[in-house]
Amino acid sequence: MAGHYVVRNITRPDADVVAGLREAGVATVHEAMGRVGLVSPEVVPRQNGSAMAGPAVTVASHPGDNLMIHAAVETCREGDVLVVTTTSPSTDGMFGELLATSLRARGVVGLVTDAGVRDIAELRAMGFPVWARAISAQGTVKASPGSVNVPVVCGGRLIRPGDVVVADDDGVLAVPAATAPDALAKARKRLAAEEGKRKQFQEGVLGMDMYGLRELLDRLGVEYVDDLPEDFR
Ligand SMILES: O=C([O-])CC(=O)C(=O)O
Ligand SMILES: [Mg+2]
Repeated sequence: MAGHYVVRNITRPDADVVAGLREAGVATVHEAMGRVGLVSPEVVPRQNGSAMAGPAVTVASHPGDNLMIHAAVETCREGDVLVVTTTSPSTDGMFGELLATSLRARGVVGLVTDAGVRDIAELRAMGFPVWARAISAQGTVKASPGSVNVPVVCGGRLIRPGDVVVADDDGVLAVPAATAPDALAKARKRLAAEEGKRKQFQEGVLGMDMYGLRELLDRLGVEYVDDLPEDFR
């Protein structure tokens, strides 16, 4: 990349699609997309019971420096998710309750970061959800240039500005903006199918029968025996 940029405008996907993806949840949408799109599970929810989805406003920050997070706040709108990455690995606590307060004032629904957060008790108390690689009190400076609203890699996953970031207790998922409506349609189909399966499981039907897994085990050469064979003793 040639230099550093603050890109003011991003294209945001339809709000109903975003809300639908949040309701469907990370695991279901991830499955519906063909088991892709997850941010590394090293980027951990730092609270319980929060679920969010929103268009990504992205930050590529110098490690140990939160200047570009402040620059990003100005580009955020109601319903956005801030995605913060560093240009080399860092666990410094570059985000805390003050920045959360500033983001909340602009209607941002949460933070996903490849780096560290601090003031975690205050963040939990104010109900601002964060998914972060680390909790660290390590302070940072405001000194180095970086970029806002450029494609970034967070937890090993490419996230473009305006992609839908879905996050809950299971982790973080990035849904490319162009495929978000299709992902939602598939997720809803999946939820309906799971409803039927749940009913059957409640009635005691075995997955072995529901999914035809006896035949599969047979094909795979798995043998049913009454006692542990000699070679395992
Ligand atoms: O200000 C900082 O450097 C990060 C922080 O603790 C906050 O946002 O409250
Ligand atoms: Mg603080």
